[in-house]
Amino acid sequence: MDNPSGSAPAPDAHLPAELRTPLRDNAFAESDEAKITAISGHFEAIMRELGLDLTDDSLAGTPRRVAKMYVQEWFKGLDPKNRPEVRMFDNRYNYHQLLVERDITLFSCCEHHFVPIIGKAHVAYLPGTNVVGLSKLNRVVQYYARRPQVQERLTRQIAEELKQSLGTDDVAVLIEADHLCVMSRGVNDTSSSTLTSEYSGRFAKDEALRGEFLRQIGK
Ligand SMILES: Nc1nc2c(ncn2[C@@H]2O[C@H](COP(=O)(O)OP(=O)(O)OP(=O)(O)O)[C@@H](O)[C@H]2O)c(=O)[nH]1
Ligand SMILES: [Zn+2]
Repeated sequence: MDNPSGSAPAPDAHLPAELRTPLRDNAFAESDEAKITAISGHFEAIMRELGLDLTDDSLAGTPRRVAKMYVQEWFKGLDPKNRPEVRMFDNRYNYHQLLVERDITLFSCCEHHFVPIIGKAHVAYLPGTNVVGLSKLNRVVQYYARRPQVQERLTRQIAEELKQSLGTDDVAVLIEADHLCVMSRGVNDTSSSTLTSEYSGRFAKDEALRGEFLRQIGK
């Protein structure tokens, strides 16, 4: 582990190196409040540079509002203290068929332009001796989505976390999302969307199982 002090969990230490979100050293040594104060000052400078009058009633609170939104909402998935705990339960129902959690609301942020990525995630697994509380699947998606992201890494981070937490390789993840950086600027294409998927364990080997998953999510 990369956390010799033992004081706080090292971000993404449980993920393979290529799947870790790039973070500077000691990224979470300071409190959320200290981060909000610092970001607020930086955002105020951006607004001032754009020519805005920070004494205006409507604009005066914006730097702190944006800073709070970044730290407490949009990017809360960067901080390992917010990693969801995924508890498993005994599979006393003996349910061993496909379990699909589909249409999970996905709100993320493009790490190249810092504008929203909005879409849906669909995840599935084959239960073994244990099953997971359904909402934990949504929470895992949200934790990794609430970071500056690229969709490919997000997809693989979710799959890797599910494999580890659920104790099985039999996991599928499919994300369909709209990127505001593609829709609202640059190429200005409002009709295209991006699909990414990761299949492991039996999903990688069994085409019929993948087909069943895709049918169940309406693809
Ligand atoms: N692979 C991948 N690319 C992304 C994602 N989100 C945004 N991008 C792309 O990142 C690229 C950044 O390219 P640049 O040429 O450096 O940026 P740019 O000049 O703003 O590019 P344009 O968007 O084409 O105007 C763009 O092609 C984006 O569409 C993502 O999740 N995955
Ligand atoms: Zn972008």
